[in-house]
Amino acid sequence: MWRGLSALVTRPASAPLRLCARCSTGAESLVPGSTIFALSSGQGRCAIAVIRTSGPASGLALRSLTALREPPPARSACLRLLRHPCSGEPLDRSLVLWFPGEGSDPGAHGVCVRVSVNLHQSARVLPIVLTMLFAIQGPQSFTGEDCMELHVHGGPAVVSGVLQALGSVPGLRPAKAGEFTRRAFAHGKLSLTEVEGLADLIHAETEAQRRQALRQLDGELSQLCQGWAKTLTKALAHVEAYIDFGEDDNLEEGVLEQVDRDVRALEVALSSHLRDARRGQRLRSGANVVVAGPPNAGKSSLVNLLSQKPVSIVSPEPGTTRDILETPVDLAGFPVLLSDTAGLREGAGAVEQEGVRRARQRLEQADIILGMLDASDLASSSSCSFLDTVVAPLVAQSHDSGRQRLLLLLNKSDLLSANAPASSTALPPHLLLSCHTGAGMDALLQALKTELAAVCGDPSTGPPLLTRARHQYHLQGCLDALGRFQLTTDLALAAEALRQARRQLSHLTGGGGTEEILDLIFQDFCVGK
Ligand SMILES: Nc1nc2c(ncn2[C@@H]2O[C@H](COP(=O)(O)OP(=O)(O)OP(=O)(O)O)[C@@H](O)[C@H]2O)c(=O)[nH]1
Ligand SMILES: [K+]
Ligand SMILES: [Mg+2]
Repeated sequence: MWRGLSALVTRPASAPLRLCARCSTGAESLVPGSTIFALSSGQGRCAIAVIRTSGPASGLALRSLTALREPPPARSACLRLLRHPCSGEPLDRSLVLWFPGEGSDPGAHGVCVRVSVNLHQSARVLPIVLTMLFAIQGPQSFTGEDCMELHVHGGPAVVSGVLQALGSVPGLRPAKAGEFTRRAFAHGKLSLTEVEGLADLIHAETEAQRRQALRQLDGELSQLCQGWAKTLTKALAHVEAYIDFGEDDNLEEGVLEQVDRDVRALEVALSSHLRDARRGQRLRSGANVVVAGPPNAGKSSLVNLLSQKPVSIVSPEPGTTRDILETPVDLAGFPVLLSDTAGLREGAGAVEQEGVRRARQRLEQADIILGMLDASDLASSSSCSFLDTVVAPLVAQSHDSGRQRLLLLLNKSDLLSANAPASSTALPPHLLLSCHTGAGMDALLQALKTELAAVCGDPSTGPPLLTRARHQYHLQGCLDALGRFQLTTDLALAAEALRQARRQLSHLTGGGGTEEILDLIFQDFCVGK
């Protein structure tokens, strides 16, 4: 038996079903809650296009396009001729998939729902009956609602014809961006961090981003948070029991001491996770790699080589690059925002000096600096000045954990004569390369990979990374609250600190999230997802 409104209203077998929004009247248009539809595969001509719906009128939509009396078997594909519900015009021969809820799926459980409603009672009774029915349906689909999918031929005329036909079914409207996923979240099918993982997976451009997003979609971060929340709930229960029953009742010995140990252990775990700092975020949005050095070292030549496109002008004239030129690249599977900068030197004209100022500013934002010198020109004043003012301070900080990382590159190795190597023991560790011959490029890529793995983290191993500033914010909030947890002072205050800490964790996974945050997150999706 079809669900949606048709399951609720009995009608004589002879009475025709009126399924077109423009021509239907009465009960059919009373379908509660909206049912959304959208093209879920990419736009444009393609072999197969996937169109889907979600909501209580999904069954009605499927029946009106396929003229089926019985639903197809749940969650398995079958071939059907689709027709426009008003004109009866054939639209396409399509694969049809039906995702009903398990509670009333006759194929799976043999449950059949048929309710008779007296027409003048319907306005009052229907909402109640529908609420009861919807409570038992829809859990075995992506959104948690009744869903159906049409896999049609991907020609634009077929797609627009089917979308138009769906729009004519009562209760159906086009979906907004991210609305399918938002419904899945609302029905508890995905936590907020899983939703974020799904958004990241859709946008993932590199290997490492895909791996990280998949782990987050699999719920690793939310499972970790749930484990922490469980520890806090237990601690809170024990503290509250102590407040209620006091010391003289039959409470186990050392309960509060155990709570204290658990909370301190949790603090350590949270701090170590937060120390991961921005690694997960860098992996999500790209590490900042900045190429810097004196004029004519070959910085733009290297940027063009790494990005495999002519991003920057290369010329023998010193001071060619003025503005920052950035280009996103995939380096060894890591997402990178690569910046070319003006050659650093004093005393040039006003425009070039502005370029130098911008270059220095960009250097401060770098995660990794590719410091480049001309190997055949190490004694020049601009080379010496770069070594003194940029390289030396970075080398001095090389033991700090949050430091910027430096790879010192000596370019133009092809200009060195074999018996006069540039490598000098006075220089910090460096790589010799030639943008002209390609010598040393493999070693540079290998070194870059190591540095990128250090600043982005390896998404295949270790605990799940915090991929957004939002994660860090709530985790820090949780840690701050735990810092206020003191058993030696007032137990009521200690309990309140635990409650606040728990609230921060639940915000992280989406419990009690405000609408604005949800809007921001779901904005990342396209229509149809
Ligand atoms: N022989 C040799 N010449 C190179 C090499 N790399 C770059 N050059 C040349 O060096 C000159 C300067 O190269 P650019 O890439 O423009 O140098 P830059 O550091 O970006 O220069 P500015 O933007 O002016 O600071 C060009 O003539 C390049 O062809 C190399 O490995 N060997
Ligand atoms: K140049
Ligand atoms: Mg340049």
